[in-house]
Amino acid sequence: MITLQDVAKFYNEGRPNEVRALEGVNLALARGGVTVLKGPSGSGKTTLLSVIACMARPSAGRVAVAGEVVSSLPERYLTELRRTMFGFVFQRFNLIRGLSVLDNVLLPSVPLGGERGAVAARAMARLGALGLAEKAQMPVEYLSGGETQRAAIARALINEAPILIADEPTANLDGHLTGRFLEIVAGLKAEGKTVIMTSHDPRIWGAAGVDRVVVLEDGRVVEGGA
Ligand SMILES: Nc1ncnc2c1ncn2[C@@H]1O[C@H](COP(=O)(O)OP(=O)(O)OP(=O)(O)O)[C@@H](O)[C@H]1O
Repeated sequence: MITLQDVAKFYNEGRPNEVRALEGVNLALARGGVTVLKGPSGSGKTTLLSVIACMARPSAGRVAVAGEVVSSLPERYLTELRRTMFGFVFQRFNLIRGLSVLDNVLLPSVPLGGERGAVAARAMARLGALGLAEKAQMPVEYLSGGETQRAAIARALINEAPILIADEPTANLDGHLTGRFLEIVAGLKAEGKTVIMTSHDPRIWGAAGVDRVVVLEDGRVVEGGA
């Protein structure tokens, strides 16, 4: 469902401070799989995740999502594609303080419109499945770390995007909550979602539900490539 052909990403291209963050990356990620991007700090994991999720344009090469070549699409199409195809869970979760859990979950659905009652019902169903139904009206700043993460996952899923993107999703979680996160990922996989995440966490690399570990070094895929 996602293919990368000879993808490169350079920052500050042609300047003395040029960084070759990705080079010669070939990958084909199947629909419904759980993939982890692993590698030393600075190896290009976040950059690769951004290119896959159409948040960063490759400097060279071709990226296709669900059969559509996205690497050359104009920005206005990419914005739409990001909203409909991808849900994002960031390391710091990026929830908006002062807003309730439910309002945070609903935020990404606003630009897509849709009947508000139906969207709210979907949000509540997802919060319920993640054990957060009773916290729906609570301001997010009162949530615990694990609850915050689950709220971020509910928000990432509100538009029913088929692909969940997560950057170091367990970096701020203890062992128990990491286990809980892996159960949630297994549930998403059973729903047919594709999950792509970066992780430094050995508990994630070896987890039962993880189908593939792609190892990066100096911007190149050295293991688990196409
Ligand atoms: N916006 C940017 N401008 C210039 N260089 C950048 C930018 N973003 C990333 N880089 C550089 O690109 C390289 C790859 O960075 P990236 O964040 O993708 O690595 P990473 O493997 O995710 O690292 P970490 O595990 O530390 O998060 C690094 O050398 C980094 O300094």
